[in-house]
Amino acid sequence: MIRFDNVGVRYGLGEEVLSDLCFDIKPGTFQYLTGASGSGKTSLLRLLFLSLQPTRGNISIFGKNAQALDRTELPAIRRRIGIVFQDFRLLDHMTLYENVALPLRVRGYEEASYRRDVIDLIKWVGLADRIDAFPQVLSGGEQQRAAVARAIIDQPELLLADEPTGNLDPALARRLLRLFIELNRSGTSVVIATHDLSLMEQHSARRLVLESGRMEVYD
Ligand SMILES: Nc1ncnc2c1ncn2[C@@H]1O[C@H](COP(=O)(O)OP(=O)(O)OP(=O)(O)O)[C@@H](O)[C@H]1O
Repeated sequence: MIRFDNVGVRYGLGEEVLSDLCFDIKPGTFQYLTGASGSGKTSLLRLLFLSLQPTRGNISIFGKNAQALDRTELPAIRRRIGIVFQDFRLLDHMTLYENVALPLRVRGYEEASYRRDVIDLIKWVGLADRIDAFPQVLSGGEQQRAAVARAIIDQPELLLADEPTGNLDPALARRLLRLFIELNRSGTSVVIATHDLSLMEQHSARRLVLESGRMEVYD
């Protein structure tokens, strides 16, 4: 599904922040992306979401060469990927319900066909009483759960999540982890960037570990 061959990234004229990355992500797999702060996890997620171009090497994603993609092809590829950004990126002028439903609306589905699913997922992430609230009045943890719900509502083929449990207490973190595991069981490949050792201990999975810009893979 995704293949990195000798991928390197530098910002501007600086040193490479990622070097010689060679790994793949197979359909239906679950992996953690881990490493110290500044080791390049967010940069790697940006490569996977095609919002950052490598400075060398090749990335193949859903069978296409990422560097050769036409701008017009990007939206269709991104629709196959759900992403939870570290800063959530909810849309301020939309309610929680509207934010979570957005990927389905963009696809042109009728609201009647998804309303129940959106409400059920919002309940599952524990935000039923905030369903009509706007993002500005939500706490960091509530925004994080809303961002997770939006990323998974459309059952993407690939889910990328940047520290998705960073603002949550342990019980909520466990609940979200269960959600990611269920999503994975239904076929989505999951990549969770995290520092959270206790999260990784709860569900053992492949680890992609970044250190000094290089990756070690522990299957
Ligand atoms: N837009 C940018 N311009 C210049 N340097 C950048 C940029 N984004 C990231 N970097 C640098 O690249 C390196 C990797 O950063 P990145 O955010 O990918 O790491 P991270 O592992 O996600 O960190 P954290 O866990 O703290 O979020 C850091 O040295 C950072 O300063």
